[in-house]
Amino acid sequence: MSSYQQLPIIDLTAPDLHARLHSAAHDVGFFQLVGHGVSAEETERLLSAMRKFFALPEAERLALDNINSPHFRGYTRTGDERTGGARDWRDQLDIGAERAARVPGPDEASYWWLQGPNQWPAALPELRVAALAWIDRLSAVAQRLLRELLVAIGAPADFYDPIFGDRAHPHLKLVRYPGSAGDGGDQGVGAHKDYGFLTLLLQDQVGGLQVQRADGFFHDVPPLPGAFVVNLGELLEVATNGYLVATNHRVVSPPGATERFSVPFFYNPRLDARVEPVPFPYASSAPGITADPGNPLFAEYGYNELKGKLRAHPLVAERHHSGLLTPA
Ligand SMILES: O=C(O)CCC(=O)C(=O)O
Ligand SMILES: [Fe+2]
Repeated sequence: MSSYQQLPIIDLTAPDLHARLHSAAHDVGFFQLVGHGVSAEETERLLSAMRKFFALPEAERLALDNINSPHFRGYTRTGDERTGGARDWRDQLDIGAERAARVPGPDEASYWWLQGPNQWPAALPELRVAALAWIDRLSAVAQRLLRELLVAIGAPADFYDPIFGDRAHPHLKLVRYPGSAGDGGDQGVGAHKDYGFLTLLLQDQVGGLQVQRADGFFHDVPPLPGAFVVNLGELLEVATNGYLVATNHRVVSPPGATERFSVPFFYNPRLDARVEPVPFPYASSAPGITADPGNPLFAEYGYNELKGKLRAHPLVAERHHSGLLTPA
């Protein structure tokens, strides 16, 4: 079987974890994670709350419209999000660490806008409980995975611990792809890289997620029950000076009226974290980070996320952040 037909499956409990993880992260940048310890019951609590959320009357979802949040939290209706300048065909609820707003003063970094309260549906109190529990649970899994990955490339396991901790900025999305947009386009979400260190994604059985591999082509990421799809974010590319590369990925809309659900969890450090290069034996052979004028990589995490949010959510950006459209 060609290496392109299947993504690596990484078992966090396997004895040869480090060798396999090194190769999966370096050669592919995408893998399926099993042996992570998150139970089917925990997952079902989240998925059941998510299904109820998307079944709410549209008016109740729109009551949480992210257009009302300068912190980019809440509900984005289908067609309001942009990737690569083109419209995505999905609706979603964006959830982050539950903290009071911190409105930046004139001399403070603009990315503090990203900190703030979530918007929750009044009719579904269990969603808040399930989503915040998921953020805690997956933060622990991602922390363990990041440490193992650092060990796998010969770096100190705890090198990035100080930029996480209790001010870390994890993010969760509950996403629905409603099927074909009916206009001949098939962009569920356009090709992009994630902004943080690691993304752990739960996808249902429908399929449509694709990853760009070294051959330049986009390859299907087939659903694997019980596994998290993991991809490397831009900060790991910054951290390793390009030895590990943030993986470009996209979702093709499901056909007809088929719905697809997914739950990406983004493991991000503090907004004011400055990602220093990690010392490791391959550092001298690292090629440097991707130079794309259309997508600069910011080592100070808050700017990297703000860059993405401003371009993905133009309605929020225009309403609340017209002065910020180019991050300082
Ligand atoms: O829905 C998916 O499978 C992927 C979503 C994604 O890549 C994202 O929201 O960053
Ligand atoms: Fe993504």
